[in-house]
Amino acid sequence: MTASGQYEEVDLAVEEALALVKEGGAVVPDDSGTTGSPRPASASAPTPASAPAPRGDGPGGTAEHHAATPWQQARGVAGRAARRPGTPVSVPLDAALGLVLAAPLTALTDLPSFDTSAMDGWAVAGPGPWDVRAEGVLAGHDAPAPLTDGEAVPIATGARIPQDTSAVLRSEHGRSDDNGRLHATRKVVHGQDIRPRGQECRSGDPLLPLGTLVTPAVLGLAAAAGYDTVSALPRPRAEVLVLGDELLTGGRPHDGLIRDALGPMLPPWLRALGAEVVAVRRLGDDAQALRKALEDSDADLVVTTGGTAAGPVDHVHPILRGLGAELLVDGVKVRPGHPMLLARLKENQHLVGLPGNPLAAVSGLLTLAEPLLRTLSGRTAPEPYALPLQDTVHGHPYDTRLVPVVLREDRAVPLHYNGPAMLRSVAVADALAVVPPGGARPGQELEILDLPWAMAGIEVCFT
Ligand SMILES: Nc1nc2c(c(=O)[nH]1)N[C@H]1C(S)=C(S)[C@@H](COP(=O)(O)OP(=O)(O)OC[C@H]3O[C@@H](n4cnc5c(N)ncnc54)[C@H](O)[C@@H]3O)O[C@H]1N2
Ligand code: MOO
Repeated sequence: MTASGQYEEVDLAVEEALALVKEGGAVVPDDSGTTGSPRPASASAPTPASAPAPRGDGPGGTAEHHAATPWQQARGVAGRAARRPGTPVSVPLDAALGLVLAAPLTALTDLPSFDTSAMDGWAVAGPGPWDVRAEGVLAGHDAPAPLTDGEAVPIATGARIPQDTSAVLRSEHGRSDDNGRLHATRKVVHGQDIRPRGQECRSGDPLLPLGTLVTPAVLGLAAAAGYDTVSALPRPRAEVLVLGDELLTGGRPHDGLIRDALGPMLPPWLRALGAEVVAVRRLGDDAQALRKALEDSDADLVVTTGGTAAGPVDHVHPILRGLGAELLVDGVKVRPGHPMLLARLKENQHLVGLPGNPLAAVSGLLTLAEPLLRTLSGRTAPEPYALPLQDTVHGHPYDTRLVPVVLREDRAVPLHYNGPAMLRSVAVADALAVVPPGGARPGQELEILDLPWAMAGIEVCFT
């Protein structure tokens, strides 16, 4: 980093501190996504919002200035980075959850596919009282013999309606006299409690359009409509490369070593975002191992964690440069997570570099990986929505902040312990609130990003 770069970094810290003081908020280290405690206001002049952030080039690199991308713009770039989803494939229903339909779902049968009883009771023909047939009709059996006027037959919910039935009498609405004849205790309306064939759809009716996300309910509808497989877009393949010599995969932190929080967190989240996670590899801080892993990977998306900044073992930038990768986003004006990056490794292969701080990684996941995977998996963007904020949230002077919130009675309640290295808040959050530069006051409407764990980690077992 150059001397001038260092001065700009100092200015930014002053501006951040001043912004917090102006709002009457205390500067709490690691709880604001900013860089620390306030310095005297006389230390320097304000840095304009458009000033480029400095970045060293890593070990042995030359210093350069680069402009971080505004948060909304970064999401847009990520959404457009991948050119198209994969080629549609035929997928068995038990593997289709979370995929997107590549063809409309058209009914392969009438639903119901025969006239069926909606209730347990009797199928009756004509006005009562009725003589009752000895043998009843159960679901799953072939067509029963037709009824004649004045006749009834015991019937179960879901059983086929005998021909010439005029209504179904519920079991609680009929009584037998001493001669075994059936009487209705309620008025019987013609056709009552009969579900006619084709009531829900006729064979060939369109049920769901192309592009529908396969939810559990879609699986149920597809099965009911006669499907064993559906045509769907394949999951983009993602590989996770966890960087850092300091990471442990078990036990408690000790001797300067810490637990890897991202290895367990990212795969289910990526899956919830539509990806198939093909590998999670821990590479330490070995630059050559990173280079080889990137050269060898055939994943659609490589996600790295850590090593995005300019520390002595932050290898991501130099290795990307060495590989001739195209940096599409190099830093984002968002806190936490501002060193996040997006690169094109090959024509159809992208890399999202998530910062190592765990909440910063979540920020990068939702800012860059989510829009990229959305395009690759053919999903449509959720309708944006906003909610009023419950309490004041201090802002960064120039950057967007993403703050974990819980949603309570149509308000977003910001959570504490939201520093870049902390997961306590996001672990109980429903969503992230998008806080504009300068912060937000109670009642102010903020865009809300739902956290994508509706389907996280669901492994469907069919036995
Ligand atoms: N001189 C500057 N230093 C830093 C800046 C800056 O602007 N100038 N930005 C800071 C910010 S903000 C972030 S975020 C981090 C990003 O750093 P890296 O992406 O290079 O990540 P690391 O240095 O490897 O790690 C940062 C931090 O996170 C811990 N970590 C890493 N991986 C994991 C993991 N899998 N599970 C749990 N914790 C992890 C790591 O031990 C570090 O404490 O850079 C700042 N520095
Ligand atoms: O603000 Mo960093 O991106 O600590 O997380």
